[in-house]
Amino acid sequence: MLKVEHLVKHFGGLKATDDLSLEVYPGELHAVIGPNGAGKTTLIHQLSGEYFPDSGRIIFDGMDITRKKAHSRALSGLGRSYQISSVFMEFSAIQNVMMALLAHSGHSFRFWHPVLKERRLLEPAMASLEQVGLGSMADQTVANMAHGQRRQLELAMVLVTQPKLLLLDEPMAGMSQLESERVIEILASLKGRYAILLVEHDMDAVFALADRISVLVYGHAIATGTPEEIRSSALVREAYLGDPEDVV
Ligand SMILES: Nc1ncnc2c1ncn2[C@@H]1O[C@H](COP(=O)(O)OP(=O)(O)OP(=O)(O)O)[C@@H](O)[C@H]1O
Repeated sequence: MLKVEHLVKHFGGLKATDDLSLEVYPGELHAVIGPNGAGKTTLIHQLSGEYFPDSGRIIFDGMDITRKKAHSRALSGLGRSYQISSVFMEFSAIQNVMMALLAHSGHSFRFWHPVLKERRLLEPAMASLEQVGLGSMADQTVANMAHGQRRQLELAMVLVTQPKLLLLDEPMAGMSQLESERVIEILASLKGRYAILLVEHDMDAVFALADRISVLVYGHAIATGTPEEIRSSALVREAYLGDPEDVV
């Protein structure tokens, strides 16, 4: 579903992505881990089209998207959730999901008809909210929702666009233990139905969910393997030394 080949990205003299290659298979949950500053977010930015790499290629679903703009990548099925909250606080949960779908699908709706009553928007929006466990919160104003619920909502806003690949950048950031457990359950329920590339610091989540894990160090993937392979890799342990909190 996704093939990253020899990606390189510099910021001035710093090589944030250094000859990085990895693949995400259809239906696979592939986690990317690594110490702070390893280049995980820079990778996500290049995959979603916010940054262009200096060299290398990104192949998505058989297409070379290396030079494609972010919007065109989203239209071809690359769905991204953001670390920074991107919801409209004064609207309800379902209105936010409907707007995400409206933005994705263009303007094929009759302008004199109240757009947020369109069944073509309402039904898929409700289905996406249910997928992330927010069915009962559909009419709740986002301002009144907890942080964890807003992050679940962001996920629904990506799912409603029916992506082929989900790019998730720290979906558990800032969550309580209980909220993280809820998101782990949701991601487990999505597993297999979507290809997912997950960047996450929560190692319990990563090891519980991932089919395969790539370990990034200084912008380079030093190892890719199953959770068991990564757990027992001497190379990975060595890379994490000096940051014992993160030893897997
Ligand atoms: N826009 C930028 N301009 C200059 N340097 C940048 C920029 N974005 C990232 N960097 C640098 O590139 C390196 C990789 O950063 P990046 O944020 O991708 O790492 P990360 O693995 O996501 O880190 P974290 O786990 O802390 O989120 C870091 O040294 C960072 O300071």
